[in-house]
Amino acid sequence: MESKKQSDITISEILRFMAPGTPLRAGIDNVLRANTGGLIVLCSKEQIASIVDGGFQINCPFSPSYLYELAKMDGAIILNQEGNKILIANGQLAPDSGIPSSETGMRHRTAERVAKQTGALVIAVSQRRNVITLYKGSSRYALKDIGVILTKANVAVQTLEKYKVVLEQGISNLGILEFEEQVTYNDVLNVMHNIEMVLKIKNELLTYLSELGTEGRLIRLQMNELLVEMEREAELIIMDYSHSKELSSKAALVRLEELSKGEMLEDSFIMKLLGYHGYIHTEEFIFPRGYRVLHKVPRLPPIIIENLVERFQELRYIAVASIEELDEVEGIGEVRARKINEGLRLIQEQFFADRHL
Ligand SMILES: Nc1ncnc2c1ncn2[C@@H]1O[C@H](COP(=O)(O)OP(=O)(O)OP(=O)(O)O)[C@@H](O)[C@H]1O
Repeated sequence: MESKKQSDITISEILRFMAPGTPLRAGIDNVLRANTGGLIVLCSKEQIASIVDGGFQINCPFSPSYLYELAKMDGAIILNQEGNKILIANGQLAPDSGIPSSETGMRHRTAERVAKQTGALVIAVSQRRNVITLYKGSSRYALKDIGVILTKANVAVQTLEKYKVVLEQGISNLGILEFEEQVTYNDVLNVMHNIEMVLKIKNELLTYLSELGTEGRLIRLQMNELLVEMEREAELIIMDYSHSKELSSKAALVRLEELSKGEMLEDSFIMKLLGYHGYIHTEEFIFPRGYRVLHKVPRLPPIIIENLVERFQELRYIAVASIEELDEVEGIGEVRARKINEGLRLIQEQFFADRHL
């Protein structure tokens, strides 16, 4: 939070900033449990000077128990932007009453108006309804009960597991088609859509995790374990099928992840992401460079894979290359050439053994 201007901070960053496990959240949870209600503003003294009236100048480091004690008084508590100092307690806030507010109670109306007027983060803890509402500029977010989020996050992990299985089947079928030289643009698009689905669920999970803080540690571990290999495979698929070899697969994956936050993507979008512009007949064949398959060959360094792709351009030519032809590639001697040859044969057999009909 410190390094950024207050106005640049998004709700998800705020959620992380005050997730369970942070001192600020511990203080707010105390206020919630004590049933006193609270109105907390995070901003500089200058930012709030024209709005706050009266109150006590506290100027002490933040601690969850101080917040709880001070919330017993009426009025607002002002913290510094980083939330690690208590500046004022028992302040009366008088934001511009002309600023529209959709809230009914005075505490919440004030919170919304102060946030809109100053751009500061304002936290309203309701005394009667047992909810915490965050206001930042014109954004509003009601914090959900941790139990509810945990349940949602667990459901999302299960969904992620299911989609991962579908994706793995899709990828292994793609492998068979690659060796049969039968891959069409449609096959690649199907796999890319499956990757998109997995990334969509990952995004949903990340939102829950930022709100869960330390409570989400186990779920984060599960998510990372499920995704680690998949993201690498996805990158290799992009390297295999992107139109330009220069296209950074990592950047393309990040972009896909970004785009997957919205509606399901159209085929044309994905084609553009892979660097194809203009009309493409999606029933036509397309041939992979071979990065993904070659990465499965044991003990084959990335530089050798690069040299192989550079020399043969596509997997179909590498797969039928003779030992002598492989031997000519920089970094490959006869022993390694035999290993590549044998490795590719075994990988092909494995793909066929795992075939999903
Ligand atoms: N302008 C203000 N400045 C500081 N504190 C305020 C202001 N308006 C309201 N409050 C605080 O909010 C308390 C509750 O007000 P009110 O019941 O109208 O709010 P509310 O939005 O309905 O909140 P709750 O859900 O907690 O009842 C007041 O007793 C006061 O401590």
